[in-house]
Amino acid sequence: MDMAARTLGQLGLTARGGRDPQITGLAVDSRQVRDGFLFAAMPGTRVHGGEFIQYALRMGAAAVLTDAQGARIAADELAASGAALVVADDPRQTLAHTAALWFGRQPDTVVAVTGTNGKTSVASFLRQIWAALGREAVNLGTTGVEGAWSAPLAHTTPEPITLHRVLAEAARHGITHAAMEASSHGLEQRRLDGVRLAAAGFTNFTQDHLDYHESFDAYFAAKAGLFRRVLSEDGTAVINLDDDRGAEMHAIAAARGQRVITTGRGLGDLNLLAQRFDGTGQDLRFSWQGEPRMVRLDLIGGFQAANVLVACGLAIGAGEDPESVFAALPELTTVRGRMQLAARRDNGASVFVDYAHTPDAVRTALGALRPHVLGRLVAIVGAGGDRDAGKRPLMGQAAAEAADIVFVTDDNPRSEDPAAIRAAVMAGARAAAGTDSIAEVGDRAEAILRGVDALQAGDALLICGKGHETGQVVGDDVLPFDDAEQASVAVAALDGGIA
Ligand SMILES: CC(=O)N[C@H]1[C@@H](OP(=O)(O)OP(=O)(O)OC[C@H]2O[C@@H](n3ccc(=O)[nH]c3=O)[C@H](O)[C@@H]2O)O[C@H](CO)[C@@H](O)[C@@H]1O[C@H](C)C(=O)N[C@@H](C)C(=O)N[C@H](CCC(=O)O)C(=O)O
Ligand SMILES: Nc1ncnc2c1ncn2[C@@H]1O[C@H](COP(=O)(O)OP(=O)(O)OP(=O)(O)O)[C@@H](O)[C@H]1O
Ligand SMILES: N[C@H](CCC[C@H](N)C(=O)O)C(=O)O
Ligand SMILES: [Mg+2]
Repeated sequence: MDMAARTLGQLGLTARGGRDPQITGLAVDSRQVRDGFLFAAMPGTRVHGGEFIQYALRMGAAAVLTDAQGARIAADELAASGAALVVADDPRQTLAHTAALWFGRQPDTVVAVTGTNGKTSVASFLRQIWAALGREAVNLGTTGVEGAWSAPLAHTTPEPITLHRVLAEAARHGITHAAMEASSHGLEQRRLDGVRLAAAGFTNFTQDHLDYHESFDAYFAAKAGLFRRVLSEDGTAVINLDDDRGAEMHAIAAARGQRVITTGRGLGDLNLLAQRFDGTGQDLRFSWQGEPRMVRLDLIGGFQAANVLVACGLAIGAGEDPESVFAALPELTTVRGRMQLAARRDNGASVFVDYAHTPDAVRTALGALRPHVLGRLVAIVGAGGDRDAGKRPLMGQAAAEAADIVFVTDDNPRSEDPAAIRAAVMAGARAAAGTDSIAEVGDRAEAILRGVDALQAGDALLICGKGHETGQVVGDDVLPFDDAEQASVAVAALDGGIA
């Protein structure tokens, strides 16, 4: 999108020495800098962006935004150039606000959701509710931008330049409502600090990403930033009180003076009173501010009810009429790769694909499938490379405790040795009480075939970990791979659909 050039001052920035050049674009990566750009040199996890200021200047940067360290690193080059220098204590936050001003437009109503698990699900459900109410709506996150307008995204919460470009384009396409995911990386790096939020939600807090965040407390603090910093005082916070840290998040939102809508089992404004499961979904009994009601959800998994209630809270918090919101719920469809029925064997046994890639998600997803299934539960589980290694044995343990038969296989090995990742998952699975049927099958397609082959009448298979993903990342290569497709291929091969 071509944007008109503006001065630093018009973007709310003040340079040292009072220089105020015309800015023609923004870049966070020196390789993307063009003549007249503002280069944002960020303190990185591997290297300080200040190291690249000299390259950005050679590419024609008219201004540099960085912190004191960045300014020190490139002091000589900056002094020798005619470029303006903006030094900020928190340059990522400054960049977020600058990107918001640069791109200008955002959909009128933007809502964000954080939590270890459930963000994509809540964002999709909220978009579906809005769509049913006639709004021009999108959800934005792990699965890209979806809904009334779509676009691919590389990250769950894109860095601010991409994020605001996308929000502005969505608004230009007539989108009035956007539900976005706030990842902990995104919150920690202030990626969404420039977004005007009407409401924000919290689903749950369990282990993930301890490779990036220093501790559980640092991980929680990153998520809490959504309420402590990003959502303004006049926004609505929707908090799931079922989670152990829900009360703490509630206190943080309440201390800011935000309106709080709570959800929970047996407690909260949106109070889940009872659930009854069957082969295709569930009936819910819940109350809104004390008044009970019944609703049908064609969604598999008890936890989806918790996600749906958070989505309802967000819709209500962002201004919708509660009765209209509840009337939309029977129309909700499953999110791609989340408890998605991928195939069914001739004997009736079903195969589900799910994105469970944390210990809690594996346990929750398998536990959630149990009441829908009369026979045995088979699980296929693996863990990604170059991610939190501590979660691997815990994922194996969760699978072994919650399923009757477990196949340990590869997820996305990335740069790591797949056998070593599998060994860590296997160790957790073997140490667990529960199933005594655990097999290691490295090749994911073969593991799926073996899992499908194990299914007898009344059984179900849950393929964990890759959900909607359509590739397997091995080293630097992305090999085409789709769990749902492999499930169909396996069923066809075993039940005679394929010669
Ligand atoms: C760990 C992480 O989040 N890293 C993000 C971070 O990069 P970094 O701090 O590691 O960058 P670095 O390599 O140390 O380089 C420092 C700076 O120099 C710049 N640079 C680097 C090289 C160069 O030639 N020129 C240049 O200007 C970089 O753009 C960066 O600003 O800042 C960069 C710019 O803002 C991001 O692109 C980058 O995201 C990377 C690509 C990433 O993969 N992030 C993942 C882990 C992520 O964010 N995931 C979350 C959550 C997923 C989930 O919920 O499961 C997501 O929201 O997607
Ligand atoms: N409320 C929940 N509680 C526990 N587990 C959940 C919940 N919602 C979803 N899950 C599990 O987590 C998986 C991922 O769900 P979803 O994609 O909605 O989460 P996410 O927070 O967006 O994940 P990511 O961090 O990858 O963006 C699901 O496939 C399911 O196994
Ligand atoms: N957004 C998550 C997705 C993990 C999906 C799983 N398939 C894996 O590769 O670990 C992450 O990057 O940690
Ligand atoms: Mg997601």
